Amino acid sequence: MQQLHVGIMSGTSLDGIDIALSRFTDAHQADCLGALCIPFPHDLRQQLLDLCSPGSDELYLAGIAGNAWAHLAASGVNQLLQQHQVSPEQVSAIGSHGQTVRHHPDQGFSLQIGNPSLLAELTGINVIADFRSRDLAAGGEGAPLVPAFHHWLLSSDEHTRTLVNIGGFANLTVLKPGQSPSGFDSGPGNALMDNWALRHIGTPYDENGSWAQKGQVHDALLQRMLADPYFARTGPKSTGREYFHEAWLSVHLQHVPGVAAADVQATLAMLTATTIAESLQQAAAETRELYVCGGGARNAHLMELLQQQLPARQVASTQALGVDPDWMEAMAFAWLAWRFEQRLAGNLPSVTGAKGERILGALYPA
Ligand SMILES: Nc1ncnc2c1ncn2[C@@H]1O[C@H](COP(=O)(O)OP(=O)(O)OP(=O)(O)O)[C@@H](O)[C@H]1O
Ligand SMILES: CC(=O)N[C@H]1[C@@H]2OC[C@@H](O2)[C@@H](O)[C@@H]1O[C@H](C)C(=O)O
Repeated sequence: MQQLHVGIMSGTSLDGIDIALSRFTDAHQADCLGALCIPFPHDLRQQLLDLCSPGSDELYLAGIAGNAWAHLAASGVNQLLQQHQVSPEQVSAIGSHGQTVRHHPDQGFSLQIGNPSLLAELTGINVIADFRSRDLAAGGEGAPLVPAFHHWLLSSDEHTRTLVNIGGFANLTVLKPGQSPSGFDSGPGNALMDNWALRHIGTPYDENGSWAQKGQVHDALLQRMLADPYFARTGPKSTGREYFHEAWLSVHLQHVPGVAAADVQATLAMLTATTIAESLQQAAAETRELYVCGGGARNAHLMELLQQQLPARQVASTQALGVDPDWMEAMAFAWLAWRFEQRLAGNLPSVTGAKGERILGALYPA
């Protein structure tokens, strides 16, 4: 019988739930046999978004939203398995990230909701969940976790390879031959741009960055934002909506009044590109290639800005390495489930800053 793993990731963009049916081999191979994204219904997206910042009756709402998330994720898993004529018995485990609603590494916790017990009940498959807590308990950031999968799958003996995932936030992985990998969140990816686009042009994101492309980068605004101390910190570091949110942008805009909405969008796109490029220069000046995954790889304007900021490097999608940029993160959580089953570490202390390697996750048997 094939030992398959399903990975589920719903990231900080809150666009939907990514699900990947994957197979791993001891020869460091990973195949994605099928994948799909189930978009969040409007009301659930709003509930999850509300839970990302302080509000009233949060515990009750988190219970309700966590169950709704598990129902949606289970329907996606069942649909994916049917599409590929795979029975639940052929799937060894689901690695479910859940939905981050709070990330406070400074306080030693990161909270993902998504009722793993209900997911196990609805799919009839073992679920491994709560991947970040053990790394945090060992003094780590609990994020980013995907660099460990990048390291396992994509390390090269010959040259430095760098990857960036551009989701709601952006995280970098640096793989140097013979050295411990490094990786950290460089800062906002699409989250601030998405908020601004929804508010001003009424779309959930700026398709291909075409609105940003029409605007002019406002240098004073850009420099103000770049002066945020988060960007000067070196890794390990991780961030999220708790820090880079609409109010963060509003404070900067108050100091630079009268910037046209399209110019703000252009400046936010430049902020994402610049902070990724500067992080790369600082962590891996020698690298020739940057591979991009996550939804940001579909933003042609952002990709162009990245290439402009890194003229001596080749900027390409992770497709060039044989991994579909849309499914990298979901595959990483399938891989983390596989690691858990083998009682192998899922974290990289050189990335998260944890005291040591740890087995990540907890099992919710079918
Ligand atoms: N055609 C496109 N043009 C521009 N942006 C796009 C396009 N397609 C997707 N995106 C961006 O990608 C985002 C979704 O990316 P992704 O699914 O990688 O994020 P995520 O997994 O939720 O986030 P994270 O990795 O931070 O947890 C969308 O919110 C949007 O900003
Ligand atoms: C706390 C949390 O959910 N963080 C996400 C987020 O989205 C991108 C970046 O910020 C990364 O740190 C992380 O996700 C990926 C899957 C990770 O852990 O590697």
